Amino acid sequence: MQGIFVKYETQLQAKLILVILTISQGLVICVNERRIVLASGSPRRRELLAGIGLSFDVIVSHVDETVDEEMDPPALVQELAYRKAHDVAKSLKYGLVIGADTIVVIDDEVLGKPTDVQDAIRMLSRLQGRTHSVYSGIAIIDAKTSEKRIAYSRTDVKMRSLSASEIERYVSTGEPMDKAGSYAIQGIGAILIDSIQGDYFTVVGLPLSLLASMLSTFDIDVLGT
Ligand SMILES: Cc1cn([C@H]2C[C@H](O)[C@@H](COP(=O)(O)OP(=O)(O)OP(=O)(O)O)O2)c(=O)[nH]c1=O
Repeated sequence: MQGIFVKYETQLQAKLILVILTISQGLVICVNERRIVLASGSPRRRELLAGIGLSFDVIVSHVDETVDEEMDPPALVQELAYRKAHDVAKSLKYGLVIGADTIVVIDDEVLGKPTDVQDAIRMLSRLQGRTHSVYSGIAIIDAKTSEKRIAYSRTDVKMRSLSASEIERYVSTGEPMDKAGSYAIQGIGAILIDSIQGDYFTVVGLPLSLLASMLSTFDIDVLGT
């Protein structure tokens, strides 16, 4: 009689362990599905995303950034943000993948990152004393369902007048070399800027308020629940 009871108790324990295992497996899948992946090699984007308290992994995308020259700035930044997110999403089973792209535009000329020191000097000589626009595109792709959201933000930036010597000295800091338009508003480049109209984070490379509203459509609330 006691033997039968022990056997029954062992069976119950086994069932309980099975239920716990199934639930925890489900939780692991849920966590994976909510995993956020930043498809970017930009240290600025990493800092900005970490700054709003999100946990995420970084997987750098490697995409061809050649685009049709006829493309307008909003289409261009959205296309490149999508390519970056898609390049990473296609290698994952789960997770929300974020891609972003930033360009500077003046007189319909698109300024990306400078190719060398001379190019940086050329860009800053164009921008100084005038107002230009910075466009940042964001793409979020759910790697499991392929569901996607793509959007962009624009900020107008007025740069103060700069002498040739100031431009050369700024370029010689090295800061412009990996930045669209050859300056960093968040760095030494801050002293070149008179004023901005629009979202500051769009200029740095990741419009956070836009990103949060896009994430909310995937049921991710940055403020927590
Ligand atoms: C205008 C401006 C741009 N930038 C940066 C943001 C971006 O990192 C960069 C534009 O280049 P992007 O091609 O948008 O991004 P990236 O090559 O740095 O990174 P990835 O493609 O892997 O995501 O310029 C600043 O940091 N400050 C500024 O004021």
